[in-house]
Amino acid sequence: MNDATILLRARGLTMRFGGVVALNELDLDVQRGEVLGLLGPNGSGKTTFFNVITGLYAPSAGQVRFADTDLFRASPQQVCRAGIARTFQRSRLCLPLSVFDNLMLGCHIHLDHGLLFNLLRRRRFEAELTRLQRRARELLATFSPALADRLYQPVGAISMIDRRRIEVCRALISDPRLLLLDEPSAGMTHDEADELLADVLRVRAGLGELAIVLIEHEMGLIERVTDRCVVFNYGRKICEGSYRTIAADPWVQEAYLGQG
Ligand SMILES: Nc1ncnc2c1ncn2[C@@H]1O[C@H](COP(=O)(O)OP(=O)(O)OP(=O)(O)O)[C@@H](O)[C@H]1O
Repeated sequence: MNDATILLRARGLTMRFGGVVALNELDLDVQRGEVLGLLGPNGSGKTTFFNVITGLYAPSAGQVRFADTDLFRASPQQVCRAGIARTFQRSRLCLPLSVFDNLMLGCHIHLDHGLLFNLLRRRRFEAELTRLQRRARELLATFSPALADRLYQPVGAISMIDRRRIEVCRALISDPRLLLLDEPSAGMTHDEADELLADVLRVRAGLGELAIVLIEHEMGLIERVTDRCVVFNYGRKICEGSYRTIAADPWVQEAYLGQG
């Protein structure tokens, strides 16, 4: 892989929880602008990889480089500032808050919260608020125009599928260069999952070089949307390549495709 095209580079990444080695000297690259599928059985370390990259867990050893920034043991704030955003397997929305407030949580790190700014620079504050409201509506409308009309309703009143869309929008509103999606289709029908991923790819087309790492168990979805795949087992990478390459792997055939 050409060094200039690599956005995220993990080397020897290891995460131990007591005696459990969740990531075991993992080497993994994400290229600029690619959609990378991350597969592996339950407990193979996929979510731990996301948690380590986004600063929720401090890795035991290894290196993590994102573009020109060293992100080894970086804080979640540093990771977000560097341009990485994510969604979670279980919904992390704040249900009593409005859709708009939840989206703002996704970019609060880029906002000026200074009391003086907010009190004294009213014009700039209002201009910034208007810009963010427009951006929030725009993003939501890409997924569902009806959802964009519910910008000021509490998330608790919104359907589960729309909550998933809001979570993806909350990650996208910070204009990341890398988006980590942890099983975005969980709890959805095949058609809903297809639609959600198609919407994500449509938004991505307007965002230049956004790379996506997608944890997903549904092989059809992986085949349709990924450029490349990596398969984990016991915290190690056991194969990688195009969907066709990994689908030809005997282990993947047995574990995922019911063959072998
Ligand atoms: N906070 C934690 N404390 C202790 N062990 C953990 C913690 N987080 C993950 N693990 C362990 O690390 C291993 C990898 O878990 P992880 O959640 O990353 O797997 P996964 O591939 O994402 O699985 P799934 O598909 O079920 O989400 C598992 O053995 C899990 O029990």
